Amino acid sequence: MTTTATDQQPAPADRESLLIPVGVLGARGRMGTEVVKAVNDADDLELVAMVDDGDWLFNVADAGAQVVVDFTRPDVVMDNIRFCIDNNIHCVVGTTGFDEARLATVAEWLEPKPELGVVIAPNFGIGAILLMRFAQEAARFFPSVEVVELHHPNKVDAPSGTAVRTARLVASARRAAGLPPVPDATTDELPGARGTDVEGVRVHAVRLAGLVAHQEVLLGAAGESLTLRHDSFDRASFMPGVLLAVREISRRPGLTVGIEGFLGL
Ligand SMILES: NC(=O)C1=CN([C@@H]2O[C@H](COP(=O)(O)OP(=O)(O)OC[C@H]3O[C@@H](n4cnc5c(N)ncnc54)[C@H](O)[C@@H]3O)[C@@H](O)[C@H]2O)C=CC1
Ligand SMILES: O=C(O)C1=N[C@H](C(=O)O)C[C@H](O)C1
Repeated sequence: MTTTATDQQPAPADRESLLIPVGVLGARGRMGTEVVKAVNDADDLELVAMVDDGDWLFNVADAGAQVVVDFTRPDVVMDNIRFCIDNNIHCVVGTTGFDEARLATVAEWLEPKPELGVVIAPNFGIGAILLMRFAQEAARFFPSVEVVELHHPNKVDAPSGTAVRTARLVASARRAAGLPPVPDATTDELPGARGTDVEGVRVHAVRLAGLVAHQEVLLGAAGESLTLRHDSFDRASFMPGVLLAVREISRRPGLTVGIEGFLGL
């Protein structure tokens, strides 16, 4: 007997059991709203809980979420991750504000739960991820480098998580190449004029009405400069990366920083 493609489709009840149940934290925020839409539009995902400030966090566990997506605030995200780990829920975290100490804490929380995955990514935009990679590649060829990030004025953290990560990646590439410190003769400075110093790389933050999320990495050498720029004009740009992480995370136990590995980079 021959089997057709139609015969092989799972029955509706089976199909439902194949859907990944997803909860969204920060569901009424700028990113959360977009994630809710993207999950609702995805055939293989089921939105089971939407939680925002003041809502009962246990809703995500009660609703049977297998994966939680967190786009909240740096001051609440650690509690959310702790809750998810305690309740055996995989986490896809886009919220910023992670330093080495926070990452180490999350890794420690995961130790007794070897089957659970948490991915923390400062940027889910494919172009932004590529920009970080290109900047890392270019860094060793240029004595000078600075990062400029430009965002909407409602952003609470500065510099952006992406800019900090970019600067760290660039700094690490410079160290590996044995480059000396970036040349800079500034001795007389109004506070903040030279931005902030992230591992020896200057990072500048612009907040401007009309912008969404943008970043430039400026690299300079004698007689030339290279400018790498990425623009997110719409928060839809982050959704393919978020959905990829939601689908992948149950196969990636432990702590993952950035989705580069999920993209084969
Ligand atoms: N990784 C990435 O690709 C991206 C990361 N982000 C980051 O995501 C975070 C959120 O950004 P936006 O959506 O623009 O901010 P937003 O302020 O629009 O949204 C945050 C939402 O979280 C809610 N919230 C606050 N405390 C909460 C709690 N305890 N539980 C549940 N919800 C809570 C707020 O009420 C708000 O609705 C920021 O850290 C931002 O930097 C933003 C864009 C892309
Ligand atoms: O707050 C935002 O908007 C964004 N936050 C992330 C960051 O801080 O890097 C990612 C993107 O830049 C948008």
